[in-house]
Amino acid sequence: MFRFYSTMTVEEAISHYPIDHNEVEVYNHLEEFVGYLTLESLSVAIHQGELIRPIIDFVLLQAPVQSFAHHSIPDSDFHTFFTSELCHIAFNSLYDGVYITDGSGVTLFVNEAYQRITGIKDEEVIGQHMSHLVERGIISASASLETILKKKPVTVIQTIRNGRQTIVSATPIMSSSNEIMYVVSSVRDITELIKLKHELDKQKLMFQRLPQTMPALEHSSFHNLVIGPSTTSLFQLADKVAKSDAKILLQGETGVGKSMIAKYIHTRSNRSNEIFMELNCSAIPNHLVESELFGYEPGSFTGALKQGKIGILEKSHGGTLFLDEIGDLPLELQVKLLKVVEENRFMRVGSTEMRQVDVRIISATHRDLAEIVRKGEFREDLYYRLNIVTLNVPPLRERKEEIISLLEVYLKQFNDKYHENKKMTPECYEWLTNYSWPGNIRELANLVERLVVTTFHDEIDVSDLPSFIQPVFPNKEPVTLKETVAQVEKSLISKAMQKYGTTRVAAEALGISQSSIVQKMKKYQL
Ligand SMILES: Nc1ncnc2c1ncn2[C@@H]1O[C@H](COP(=O)(O)OP(=O)(O)OP(=O)(O)O)[C@@H](O)[C@H]1O
Repeated sequence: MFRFYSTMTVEEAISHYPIDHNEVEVYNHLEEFVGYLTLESLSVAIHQGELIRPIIDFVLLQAPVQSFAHHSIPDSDFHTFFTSELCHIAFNSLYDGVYITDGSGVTLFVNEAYQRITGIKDEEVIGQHMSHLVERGIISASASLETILKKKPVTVIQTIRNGRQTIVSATPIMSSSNEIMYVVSSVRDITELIKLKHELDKQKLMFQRLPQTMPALEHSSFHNLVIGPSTTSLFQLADKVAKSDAKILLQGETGVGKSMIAKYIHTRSNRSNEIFMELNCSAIPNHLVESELFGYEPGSFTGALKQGKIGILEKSHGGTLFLDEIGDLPLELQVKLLKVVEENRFMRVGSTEMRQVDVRIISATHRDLAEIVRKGEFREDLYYRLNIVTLNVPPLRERKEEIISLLEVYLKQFNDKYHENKKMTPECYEWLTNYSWPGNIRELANLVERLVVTTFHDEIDVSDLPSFIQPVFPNKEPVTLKETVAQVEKSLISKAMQKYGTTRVAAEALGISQSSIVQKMKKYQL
């Protein structure tokens, strides 16, 4: 049995509400049952703007009675009423949408508010069966059909094809022989409230960006730094170890911010007024790494500069040297680096003279260094020397709470750069928050730049995103067979389109017609 806890906020309840439930049982922290939360009471809370109030304030003590008043009005009077101009004038004067179907689910009437909220014109739906509207992706679910099926009032959250979200409450009107004659639904737009929820989330994140315990950052390049709940302790530790000269190893996937953290540590260390140098061990050919790192004497090898060259290690004297992709450092150089790490001494290529340097080394790798040591590709002694403190930088998919802030930061940065004023729709934020970001923050920054320069309109929407951005919505697991089938269908079509590129070939591979794949892509907004 699905249950909520009384301390949950309204906004949390909205995102977890099971769409096929009329009410959900609510329990307190002692696991005692306290009442029921219904979609109707949630709808009231939403409309009062009470998104962060605990749901206990909206709990009903008794389960709502799923019946409706029986009446003694002759059936023919209903027909006269629903087809009368008076009825249409009355419904058109309402602010909320009204949708009326007959007892089989065929649309009879929609009021003006419904057309305004959904962008669906009456001529598109009148005479249409509700199941066709769901099949064609015009609406995501039908409260009227559920009502006809269950013979009782039903409330559902519905997504309209224009992306707006509504709460629809449908009530059946019964004939004297207890058959459903009509279903009357009220339709409320909750898109604005969901937007409000996103705004709230964003504001909460802004507060979380810099933990209280962390002193203000002096360095200008960090004004865009986003720190969320999953990285707070990482930055706190970085802060603490920055003051010592301890060797630090940063581990994490590509693009997660290892270089950024190395610079952060430098700016917060006692060496902050000295130089910060960076060498990417995988970016230069093996035979050049040594001369780049240690420098060389005049004429020490073919192609060398006549006057010799100072290596990056010497240039870093007094400051910090960041060795990126340390796992790719050739074995023969590892012993030389060990000398630097242990004794602060090294020799230029082509020289026999030992030189002294004072450098703090921070290294980083996206590989599992312990595993490379086990394979014998990395010296164990060097591994332990470089790895006094390990900082594991989590991938972006494990830092979902930071994604909205990062999108905002980069949107602002690229808006400024390209003199644009682009914004993102809440759906787009939601979509990107649920994407897995294999390239992490670098991928996110690239995507935002690309969207800012390639979109023609000011509001970036889901339809502007490249097709490979496929989110996984954790709380939207299919609940019925129909939804499960739809999800599998959507995923297969999406994969086939990515693989084959055209609807013709993708349809062929899936064994369906081209028109069918086009229709389904429209339905699933692919
Ligand atoms: N916490 C953060 N807040 C905002 N931007 C960030 C943050 N961390 C990283 N970035 C940005 O993400 C991009 C990638 O970061 P960075 O180059 O530090 O990653 P990396 O882990 O060193 O990648 P690689 O392993 O490929 O070298 C950079 O543009 C950086 O400015």
